Amino acid sequence: MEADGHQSHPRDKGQVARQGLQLLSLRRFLRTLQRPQRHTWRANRKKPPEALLSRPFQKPPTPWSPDGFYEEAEEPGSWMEQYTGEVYIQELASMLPVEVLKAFLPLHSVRILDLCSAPGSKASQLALELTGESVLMCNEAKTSRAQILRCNLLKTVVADRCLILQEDGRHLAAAGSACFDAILLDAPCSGEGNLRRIPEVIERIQAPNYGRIKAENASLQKQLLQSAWRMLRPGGFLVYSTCTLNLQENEEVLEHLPMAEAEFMDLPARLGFPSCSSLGLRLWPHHWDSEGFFVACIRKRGGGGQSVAAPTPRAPWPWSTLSWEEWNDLRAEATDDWPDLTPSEVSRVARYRGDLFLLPPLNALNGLDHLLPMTTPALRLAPLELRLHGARAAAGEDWVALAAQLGGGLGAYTAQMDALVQRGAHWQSAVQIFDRLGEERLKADLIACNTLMKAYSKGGAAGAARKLLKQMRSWIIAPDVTTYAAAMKAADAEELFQDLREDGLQPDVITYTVLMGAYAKRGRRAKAEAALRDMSRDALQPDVIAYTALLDLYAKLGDLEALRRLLATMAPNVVSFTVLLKALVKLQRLQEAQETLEEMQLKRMANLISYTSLLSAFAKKGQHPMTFVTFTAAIFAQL
Ligand SMILES: C[S@@+](CC[C@H](N)C(=O)[O-])C[C@H]1O[C@@H](n2cnc3c(N)ncnc32)[C@H](O)[C@@H]1O
Repeated sequence: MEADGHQSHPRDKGQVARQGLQLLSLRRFLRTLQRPQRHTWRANRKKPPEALLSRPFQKPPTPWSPDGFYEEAEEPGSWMEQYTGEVYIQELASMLPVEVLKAFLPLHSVRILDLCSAPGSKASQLALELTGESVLMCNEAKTSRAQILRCNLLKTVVADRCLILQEDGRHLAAAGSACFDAILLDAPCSGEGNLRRIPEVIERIQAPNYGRIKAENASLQKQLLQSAWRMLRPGGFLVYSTCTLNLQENEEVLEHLPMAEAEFMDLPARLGFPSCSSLGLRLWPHHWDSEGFFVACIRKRGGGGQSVAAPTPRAPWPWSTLSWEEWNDLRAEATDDWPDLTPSEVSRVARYRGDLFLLPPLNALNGLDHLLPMTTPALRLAPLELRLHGARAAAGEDWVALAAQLGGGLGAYTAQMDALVQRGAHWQSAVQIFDRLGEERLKADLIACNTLMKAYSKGGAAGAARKLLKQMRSWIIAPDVTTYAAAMKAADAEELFQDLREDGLQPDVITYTVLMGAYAKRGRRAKAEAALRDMSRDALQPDVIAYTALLDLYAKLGDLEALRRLLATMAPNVVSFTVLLKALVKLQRLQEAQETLEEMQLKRMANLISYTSLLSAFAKKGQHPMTFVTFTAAIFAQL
């Protein structure tokens, strides 16, 4: 790593110490970087994820994440709750800036600017904290990211407090000075703190041009900071944060503030951290098992503690508000999606560029007049947005479709594909969604490809599965065992199993099971038995599905002895017993079949299928009516 990066170099121990990383901690730091990032998520208090909250999630031990949780078992990125707004997937460290602001400024009836806002983790977190007549103005320079931001605000149910700006934050101060009570500047940066999540960061840091990249970042950050400082009212608070650890993009940027005006807040004292001599707080990954992060909070001297509307001359409003009567007329014609508003809320309904919006509380907009014509209110009164903003019980799939339409990005499209696959839709409908990624200039990732592969596997689309594997290589997306497991179900399992090994991947239970299933289907007994042995050689414990593939094969071959032998070596379940039962019925060994059923009954494993398969066999043979009655009674008991 570079000497002026966040890691130690003998040449530059002084700098490391200045950043607060003692050499003794260096080993812990490096060891932590080698561990994958822990998944964390934040619950939405306005829309609590009840199904998830009933599970025993662990709370992070941090003093700044009241709504944060760890998830160890699975990848929360696939949770449907993410698309319904009940959950926001947010890294632990990234939850800190909002808590810092909360510690210094009561978030009641305030005007706040989030200068670099997309995708909206902090904006959605912050907006949930606002009370009274507050507004959050969210700025994002890139249009595509501004759409994702809007979608996130809508589904978090905070859009009615937010205005969206799509401007270069460096020049925004020209339209409004000293008008915000607080400004969040979560600046674009080199992202050194993301090393655990994005291992390629290390390559970037080691590249010869890294010094130049940091200098360019620092220049942009200083300009954004200056613009933010001008827009902050005296007495207001600026929270500066980055997810990088070097000095150049943090302390050295902050040193460009006019020091006579800037009062740096003592974050360690306020948040209960060990004290440090830095202008801000640097979160080292090994301290909280988080990503690396930097945050500082600066008060602009002067002014009282009070929120005061800046005395700017009033520009004409860009929107026209509606009267109660006009609203009622509209409401009468509209669909059920339209909200019931109180008279004070109706005063916030405005017509703007041909659409209707719900504005944030009007008093909060005082003093922001010159910025307002550049903004779009985040909550458009249209069925899509209203459903995304308000409904609690909409079907997950419905949400995902809405999110995708509103620019919810790759994740939303992937979840939409997944929902279709689970519902058993034709694989072509998943392809249609996948193709839209390209149309929207979104780059598919491994999860999106695996989801499409799942669709191919369910539909048995062998050619398409092979083509996708090839395409993934050209897109530089390395297939993993999940990709192969799905592809093997669709196409030639044996050949793809070889490819998997040649790709340097270790087969898992699922890929072995698919392979055994394919052998069993083709009656290739020796190959299927060899695959079972290979599984043990690879220290994998075959599961009941793998065993059942072989049991099926023995049943098909009529080799009852092999079937019984295998059954004795495994922990059979109802499916594996039923394989034996059906084999016995097929061979007309009804006495043994009946004994097997009794054994299943004793083990409480008999089900409707087991009874009916035997019943029909007896019926065909014209057996004793008592047996018939007993079985029929048992069947009804099962129903
Ligand atoms: C670190 S990310 C912000 C993350 C965001 N605060 C969150 O919590 O989700 C920085 C954002 O700043 C945007 N950006 C970059 N240059 C900008 C500029 N000059 N003005 C406004 N936004 C800018 C980037 O597109 C990016 O979305």
